[in-house]
Amino acid sequence: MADQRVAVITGSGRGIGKGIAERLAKDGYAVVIADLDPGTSEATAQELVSKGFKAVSVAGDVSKKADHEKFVQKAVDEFGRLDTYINNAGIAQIKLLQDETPEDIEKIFSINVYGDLYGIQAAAEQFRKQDDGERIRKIINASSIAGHIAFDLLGAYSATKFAVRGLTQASAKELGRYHITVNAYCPGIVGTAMWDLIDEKMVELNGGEKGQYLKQYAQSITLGRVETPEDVANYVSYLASTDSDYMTGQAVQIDGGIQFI
Ligand SMILES: NC(=O)c1ccc[n+]([C@@H]2O[C@H](COP(=O)([O-])OP(=O)(O)OC[C@H]3O[C@@H](n4cnc5c(N)ncnc54)[C@H](O)[C@@H]3O)[C@@H](O)[C@H]2O)c1
Repeated sequence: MADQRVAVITGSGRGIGKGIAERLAKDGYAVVIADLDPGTSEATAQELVSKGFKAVSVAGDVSKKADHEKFVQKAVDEFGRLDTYINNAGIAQIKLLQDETPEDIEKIFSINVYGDLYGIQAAAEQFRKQDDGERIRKIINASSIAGHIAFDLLGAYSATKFAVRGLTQASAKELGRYHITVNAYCPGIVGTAMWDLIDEKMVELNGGEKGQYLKQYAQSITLGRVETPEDVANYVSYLASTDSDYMTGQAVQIDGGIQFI
């Protein structure tokens, strides 16, 4: 069995996914930077390689089952195996539920929910092909604090993140016998392009000025500052390490103390 651990991280061209890729590379993982945007995924992979880490990029759309198979194949072709698959890619929509169109709903569920299911399927198939004995292999999904308590104006998004917790629990139960764990991380308010978009759309809907809503929501953070991708990555590093081998089916909030459940 190879000592080199290998991870695929979807949506890792920027934001939280990039933070996770950087951290796992520092932890000794070879990383596959998988993203819809070939420009950012290649730039992130190049940045990591220039720092002496093992990284490659692959472009694809998580809403397509075949693209997850491509991401897994890239890991196997480049690094020989797969240890950890991180379904990080996701999108937000800022709308009243009343205004959601069938196209909106189809799009957000295709990426945030079907995308995670296809990732679970592709990873589990590869894990079951590998002769890894009792070595624990890991699937890690991005849920959210909105996957525990729904947010207004983020109703469809919240529903997808609740669904991610459901997929995490059910797949953990089904895959445990194959020495595969499935857990989720639930970030709070992270200062990425996603929150820039949320803030911008809230200004359009409710009025006010740029940055106002991020500031307003940030007031609910006990630790008094907006979360960074590194804060999330510190926890995902644990989930991707052998230290979490006895944990499965969980969806922990890493949010600086916004919700206490
Ligand atoms: N930012 C937050 O406050 C926050 C909070 C809780 C949960 N999350 C979750 O964390 C994850 C990452 O969020 P982020 O803030 O880094 O977002 P982001 O928008 O900054 O980055 C998302 C990345 O995913 C990629 N992507 C989008 N659609 C894709 C698709 N169909 N196929 C492949 N890649 C695709 C984008 O190109 C981008 O690189 C998401 O699942 C999000 O829901 C974010």
